[in-house]
Amino acid sequence: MGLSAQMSTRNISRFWEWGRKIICVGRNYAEHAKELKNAVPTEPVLFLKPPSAYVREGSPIVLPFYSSNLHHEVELGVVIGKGGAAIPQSAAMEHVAGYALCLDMTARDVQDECKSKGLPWTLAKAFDTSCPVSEFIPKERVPEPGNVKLWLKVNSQLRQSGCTSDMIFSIPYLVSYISDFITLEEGDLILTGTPKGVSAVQEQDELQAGIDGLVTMTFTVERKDH
Ligand SMILES: O=C([O-])CC(=O)C(=O)O
Ligand SMILES: [Mg+2]
Repeated sequence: MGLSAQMSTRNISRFWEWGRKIICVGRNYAEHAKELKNAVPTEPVLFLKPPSAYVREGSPIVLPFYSSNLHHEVELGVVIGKGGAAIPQSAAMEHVAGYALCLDMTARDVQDECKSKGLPWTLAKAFDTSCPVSEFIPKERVPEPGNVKLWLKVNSQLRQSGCTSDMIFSIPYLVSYISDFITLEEGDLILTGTPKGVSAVQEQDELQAGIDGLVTMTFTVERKDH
């Protein structure tokens, strides 16, 4: 492949192909923290998914063979367009290229066990297909990212409906906070946490999620022989 062809494939609108970090924020909506009986945090809770977690429409979400309680969590994803460390809140939005609708698929039974043993959440959160993503949404199309409505249906039944105005920590705050510990790079994705209404999905379920006026996406859940 020639250099120009290589460069043309490295387009931020296909950020999931870049192999960059997925940094997830947990418990960023008070009602969701409460539904799982967690304290409402005073500082962001962070964890990571690897880029192998990405899955795109047309491919299924695969049930982890070691879990019998896979949950959906619909979240707004923030795509980093300009890297940086120790980014002040006042400059944070200059580092954002756009957004994506994301699911933070979670093996809740595995997470509960990890929590009770004080172990990391990796197998609960970072398995293959644990991060379904929509198309890229350029930031110009989202004038108020702090006031965006997200929803998720399972087999046409509404399970989650929330608004980013209910986030405890705002997008500029999160970009700045994360960049104090982890250098942000172009193509990184920040998952900003889920509103209330998380629940279990089964084999053959159809998950449909959307951001009002911007994007919808559909995924099916499948089990693979292990
Ligand atoms: O597993 C959890 O509940 C933490 C999390 O990802 C979220 O709040 O979005
Ligand atoms: Mg989450």
